[in-house]
Amino acid sequence: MLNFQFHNPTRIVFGKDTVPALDELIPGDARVLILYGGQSAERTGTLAEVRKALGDRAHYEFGGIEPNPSFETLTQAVEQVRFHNIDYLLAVGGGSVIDGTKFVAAAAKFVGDSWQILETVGGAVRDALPFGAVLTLSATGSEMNFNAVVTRKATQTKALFASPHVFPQFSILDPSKTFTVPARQLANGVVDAFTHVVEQYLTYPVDARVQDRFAEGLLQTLIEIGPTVVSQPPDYQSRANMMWAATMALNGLIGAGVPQDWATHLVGHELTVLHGLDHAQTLAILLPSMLDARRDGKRAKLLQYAERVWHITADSEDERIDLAIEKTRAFFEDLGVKTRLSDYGIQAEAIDGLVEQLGLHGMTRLGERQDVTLEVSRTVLEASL
Ligand SMILES: NC(=O)c1ccc[n+]([C@@H]2O[C@H](COP(=O)([O-])OP(=O)(O)OC[C@H]3O[C@@H](n4cnc5c(N)ncnc54)[C@H](O)[C@@H]3O)[C@@H](O)[C@H]2O)c1
Repeated sequence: MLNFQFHNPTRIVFGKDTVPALDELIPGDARVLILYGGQSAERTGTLAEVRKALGDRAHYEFGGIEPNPSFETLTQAVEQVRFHNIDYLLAVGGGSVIDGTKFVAAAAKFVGDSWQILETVGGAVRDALPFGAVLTLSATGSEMNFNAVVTRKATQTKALFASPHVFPQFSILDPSKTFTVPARQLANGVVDAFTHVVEQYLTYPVDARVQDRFAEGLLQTLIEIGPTVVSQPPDYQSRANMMWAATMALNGLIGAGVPQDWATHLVGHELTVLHGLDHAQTLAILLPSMLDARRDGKRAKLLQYAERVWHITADSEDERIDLAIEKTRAFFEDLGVKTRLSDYGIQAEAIDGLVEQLGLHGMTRLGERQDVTLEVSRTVLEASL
């Protein structure tokens, strides 16, 4: 096992009808800015519940944080924070709103051009406003981690930052809040959480048995509940398991002391900025080809994945790996998430532009061994057509 430190200060308040707990979680004298996305938080009544729970606290609202939150929109939120002298933020939404709130929390305390937060991958963050979250969609794990992804529309850059200053102080996880999530986003959530686990698990062995078995448990849970999560009518228990699995998939626990990959995510970001695909759609397209193209470096873990997650034990090593990758692709397809670039109208001519963007963004040595060069990314994209 590799050396590690593990620290996660986010309080999780999990279960039905937990929004009123905001009253105990947020200081009584706080000046609160509620941040949310489109109209779903209003339409579903969640915002009304939040307003009620805040009681007499001075509170303001900032709506319109888009999926894949933009630097441009978030900068307007920072202005609101300064204008109203806000000292506490509350994100109500999915990963995009929570990531956006992390940026606003850091940018509000930042001196200078706040894009440096992204340019330094969070290294320049010295302080941030405190914030909490009411999660309405299970997928990213943002509710219990210190990562955020922000898009600068002007330069078509989707960039990540991480800083211990932007852990949420608390997150309210009420699985029934996901009952209104459309099927496409539910399926996206399963694919996103699944891929988060794979990025931390499917690298090379370091004899990290606890992390491996936690990861395998999460993958098996997602395979088991995925079809029920996307079906109607909503089922509370499968949504509860989904919510906790997605949170555990990226809260630092399974990634402590193990090598991590993330090439699928980083190549996927270019697909989102250039072609507008949902984050999880990019993962469903790239993950199977990424595993296939890198089967030699990942061989031992691919065989472990085949055996322990998909129960594949017969035939040659390469046949077992082929079948495990095939089952991964079929799992995504069965959830309704297409796994080929051509399914989204993206053809071979687009690949040069994608590889060029990767180069521009410095994505030239990715993966757990830093051996995913631009040539490897090109091979993966070509195999994903
Ligand atoms: N911070 C991290 O660790 C991390 C990890 C992975 C991905 N991300 C980022 O998170 C973003 C994606 O977040 P996401 O997958 O949670 O989706 P999202 O937050 O973008 O939401 C997707 C859509 O679902 C809608 N929605 C949310 N809750 C709803 C509800 N209860 N009912 C009806 N509609 C609802 C939103 O309005 C939006 O239109 C991407 O930008 C991605 O890059 C962050």
